Amino acid sequence: MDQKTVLITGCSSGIGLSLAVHIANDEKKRFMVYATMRNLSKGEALVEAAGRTLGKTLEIKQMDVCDENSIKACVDSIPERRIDILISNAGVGLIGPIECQSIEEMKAVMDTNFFGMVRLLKEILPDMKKRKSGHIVVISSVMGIQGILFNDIYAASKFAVEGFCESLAVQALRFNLNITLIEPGPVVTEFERKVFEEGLKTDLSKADKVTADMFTNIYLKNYKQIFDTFGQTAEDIAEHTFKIITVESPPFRHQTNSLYTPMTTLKYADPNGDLPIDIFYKMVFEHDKVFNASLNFLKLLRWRSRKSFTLDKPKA
Ligand SMILES: NC(=O)C1=CN([C@@H]2O[C@H](COP(=O)(O)OP(=O)(O)OC[C@H]3O[C@@H](n4cnc5c(N)ncnc54)[C@H](OP(=O)(O)O)[C@@H]3O)[C@@H](O)[C@H]2O)C=CC1
Ligand SMILES: CC1=C(/C=C/C(C)=C/C=C/C(C)=C/C=O)C(C)(C)CCC1
Repeated sequence: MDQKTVLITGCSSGIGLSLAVHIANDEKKRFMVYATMRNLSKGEALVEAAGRTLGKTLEIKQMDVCDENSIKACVDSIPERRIDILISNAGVGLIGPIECQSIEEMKAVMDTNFFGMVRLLKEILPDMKKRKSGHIVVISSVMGIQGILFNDIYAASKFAVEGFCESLAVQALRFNLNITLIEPGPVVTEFERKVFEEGLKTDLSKADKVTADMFTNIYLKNYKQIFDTFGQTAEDIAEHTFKIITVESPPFRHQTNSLYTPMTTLKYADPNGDLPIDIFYKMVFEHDKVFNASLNFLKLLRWRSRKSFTLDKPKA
């Protein structure tokens, strides 16, 4: 059986690192993983986690998704440029009031999260079309379908990713290609730490008092608890994604966090779009005192989405 090649971006930490190691450890050795990162000097954690798979089913390569030349050089270095499964994972977060963020900072988020994926596809899609085979997996977010307070730019970048992929999916089908958007809720990784630390450092002098107070005393104050309550591990996301790449008919969208599903379901329950906004408003402002209680309630709820797609049917 031929090994499938998997290229993953952003493997220096978090979801990318876990994904690379999880796939490279496949018992049946079905995959050759090219785990890429923009800065190879950050490769130590991956080298350690990769263990004996390094040089066998896992190889580390340089790739900066904001640099077309680095993408091309990396793809050219892969035998026959053959990538069967592309996992676009590299991404950055940004929280805070937009009054306190520069356009440059915002552009950097779009450049990594959205244009990073577009650059990657421009390089890889034509080969996949020629071969009439391939699976494009994009680590999106629940924020690719639903905006969250003080995540305006980050959510916009993930909405852009989703709009792009939804548009491309029909064309892809004509070439027998699959596209899947993985939509995690909060995941405890470097992302969480970096975003929180940057958030704490935000210069709020350009924001009015109400906004500054809302960001500091509601958003940042509850941030850690939200990750503690809902947070998945990078390994959880790797397990979900592994199932997605080994299933016979992969879905277009896949949410990984059943605790978060009640929130995203609100979006589809009201075509006017007011329901999630009203409920989020009430959760944040009117029920501040019961905010913790509602988080705990959601944790207990263990909602199971009734999806027709099941992950229990791996490829033969
Ligand atoms: N953590 C969370 O709560 C959630 C995360 N996601 C998404 O998951 C993905 C992975 O994030 P996560 O693992 O949590 O966070 P991490 O911060 O742990 O990992 C992000 C990775 O992206 C890399 N990266 C950033 N910019 C570039 C670039 N220009 N070129 C190549 N690599 C780059 C980072 O490299 P470096 O070390 O050099 O900075 C790092 O390897 C992101 O797309 C994120 O939006 C989705 C839902 C929830
Ligand atoms: C649950 C919830 C909130 C916060 C959600 C957060 C913070 C989600 C983070 C998701 C991440 C980090 C995704 C990454 O892509 C609010 C709006 C405070 C109140 C309403 C309920």
